[in-house]
Amino acid sequence: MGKEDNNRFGPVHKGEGEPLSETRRKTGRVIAYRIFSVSVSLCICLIWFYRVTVPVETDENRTGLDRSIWLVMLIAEIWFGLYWVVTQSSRWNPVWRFTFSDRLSRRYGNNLPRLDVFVCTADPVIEPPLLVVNTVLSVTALDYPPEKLAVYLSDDGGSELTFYALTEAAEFAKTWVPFCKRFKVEPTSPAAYLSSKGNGLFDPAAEEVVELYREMAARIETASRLGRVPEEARLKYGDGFSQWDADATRRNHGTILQILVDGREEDTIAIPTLVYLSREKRPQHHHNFKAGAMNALLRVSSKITCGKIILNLDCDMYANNSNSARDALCILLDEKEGKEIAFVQFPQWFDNVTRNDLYGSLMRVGVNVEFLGLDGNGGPLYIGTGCFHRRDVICGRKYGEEEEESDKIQEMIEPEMIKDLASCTYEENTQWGKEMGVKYGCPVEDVITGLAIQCRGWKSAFLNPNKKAFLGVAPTNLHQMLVQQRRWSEGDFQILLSEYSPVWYGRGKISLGLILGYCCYCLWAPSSVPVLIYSVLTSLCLFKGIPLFPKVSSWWFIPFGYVTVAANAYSLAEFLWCEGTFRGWWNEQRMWLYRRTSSFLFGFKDTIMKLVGVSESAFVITAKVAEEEAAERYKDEAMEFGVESPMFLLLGTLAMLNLFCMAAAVMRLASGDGGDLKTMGFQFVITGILVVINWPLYEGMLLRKDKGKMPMNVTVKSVVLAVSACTCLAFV
Ligand SMILES: O=c1ccn([C@@H]2O[C@H](COP(=O)(O)OP(=O)(O)O[C@H]3O[C@H](CO)[C@@H](O)[C@H](O)[C@H]3O)[C@@H](O)[C@H]2O)c(=O)[nH]1
Ligand SMILES: [Mn+2]
Repeated sequence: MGKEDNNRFGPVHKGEGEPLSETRRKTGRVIAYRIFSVSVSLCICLIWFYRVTVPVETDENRTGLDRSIWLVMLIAEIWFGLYWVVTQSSRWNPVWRFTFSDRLSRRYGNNLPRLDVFVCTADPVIEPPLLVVNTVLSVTALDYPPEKLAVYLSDDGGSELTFYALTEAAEFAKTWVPFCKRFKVEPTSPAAYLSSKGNGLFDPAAEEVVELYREMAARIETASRLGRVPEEARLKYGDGFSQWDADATRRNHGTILQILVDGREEDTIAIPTLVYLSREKRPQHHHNFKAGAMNALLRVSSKITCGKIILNLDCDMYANNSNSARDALCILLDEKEGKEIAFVQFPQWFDNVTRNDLYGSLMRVGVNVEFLGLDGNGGPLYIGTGCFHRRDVICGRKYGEEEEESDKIQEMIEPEMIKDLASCTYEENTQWGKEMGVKYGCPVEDVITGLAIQCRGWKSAFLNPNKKAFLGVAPTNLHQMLVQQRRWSEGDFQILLSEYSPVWYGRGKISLGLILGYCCYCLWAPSSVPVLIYSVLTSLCLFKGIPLFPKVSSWWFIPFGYVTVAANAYSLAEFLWCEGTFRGWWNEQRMWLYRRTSSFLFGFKDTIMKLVGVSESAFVITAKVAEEEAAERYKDEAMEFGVESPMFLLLGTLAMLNLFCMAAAVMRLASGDGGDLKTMGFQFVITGILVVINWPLYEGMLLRKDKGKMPMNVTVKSVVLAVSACTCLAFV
């Protein structure tokens, strides 16, 4: 390592005035949107006005019950209106960022800052070791000087199988990394590279590498299946394996730290440093889930390679674009704006999503619209994976404070001494998890950490290159999706109520637009209540023959009609711009409803329970593999139920309730009461749409025979509940 190398990274060729990155705005489009947005806002006000003044036409025979129902509708409509205003913040001022990594290469050559990549895994069963090492291998082959790159795998599963897989990967990397560089292989995850090639022909060099990969994959999979590490590996990597005590379990074991490839040993190496870490776990110490793992990694890596830049990846997010690190540096090293940017977030994108994205996993609009808007207001949220941080900022440095000078490799410290940094007790009486590192105590540790960074004066940036930087595994069944969304909605709502609330804590520290931007997500959980009430009331009142909306022939119908049609037409257009399909949009509308009436409602309940001290929040890890038949159904875009869950019971009951109400109203129509259509036309439309959108649920409850159908138990309970609700109501 030469002396200059130890200096802070600085341009090799100075004086080229061209910026490394650029932000652009599209003024015309934004103005058109603002006009549209104002028109919708006006109609929302008209709707409120209608509710408050209660036009005479429907006022004749009102009972006390009718009046209270109208009051509830008014409250819900006020909520929807205000929430709509909040969401406008993310569409008011979008920016697009572009990077010029060729300029970066010209200016800096290989004189780039050290980059430490943190990959987190937590369970060798639902996060199979082969998947994890593919992610690791994909980043080792990033287009980055190997002597400046280090990959750390944090294993909260404390699994010998995962460690074994990593030792195999360390061997294979010696072939894989040079191969990728020589042939400019993309994507650099061997599994993804193989499947992108299909059965196509490779040249002989590729054949050989692929064969090696297949052999390695087979060994790892066999070991995982048998739950046993091969003896040869145990002997060869005795240093590592001997760190597992005989009685070690995943919740109870000492720190295991093994440097498998050590970039400090030689001046130039062909492959990046590779480190395995499983922090100490003891039953009496809370481990703080992923946040705890990240902080242990921050400390341990600071004594090994101490990269100035940190990339955080979940174990399923492989690098799909080997230029991403350089793209991120174009932002962070940009002479003009780079200094104020703390982190660069890439979108969470997935490679296992089917054409019409049945569960709305991609959040197309979130990625292609809302995050650009957040960026325009000060920067996107930190969403936990695919994010490049500055080490000293995530460790607590405020904006404006002196940056630490060193980007040099650490003096050699014995691994035994470093291990202490990952012990359970290390953080006692320190600021870790509070003012330092990733914050503890929140199910979305990433979002609250990003918010705190922005409140210390930093901005962040969102980069979404055409060639997606990282690709992960999206949940492949409804239950997993709902559980994940429940955790997110709970976490975001907790942030709103916490001392770091964007509203109270953020005021004056971040822009109003960004406060509102955070609120869009923080209000997910409470927004479940008005959606639930509104949809249930509309159907039940249709059942009872109580009109809730103006007659279709009345002038007052215009604002209702306009808001409904305009908002949906716009949302469809937005979805299609984001390269979605019509059915994809329809699926997303369904998920919009399901997330609100199950995940968010439970997230709301969980938060309240936690507030009153009844329960603790947990982190339910999302499975990354599906059983074979289920995987087939996922490919066919058939909605997967299969398990008994209170969330399904709720969805099932609501769906049945809608169906019964609709059926009763249609029967009344058929028996000659045509007046209903005039007074309750809009209610017919809303309930009708709810019924149509629930089709996969009815199918799953009543028609399907496969294993993915709704469990009988849930179906029966839902029907009973819905029938009893209707019966009670009929007699009120
Ligand atoms: O105790 C734990 C629990 C989880 N993880 C890791 O955290 C990552 C995310 O977990 P996952 O189950 O995949 O959750 P997702 O909902 O997909 O994750 C998103 O949301 C989380 C917050 O809810 C963030 O932490 C993630 O980065 C973000 O990708 C995975 O790599 C896990 O291995 C740990 O390291 N330790
Ligand atoms: Mn995940």
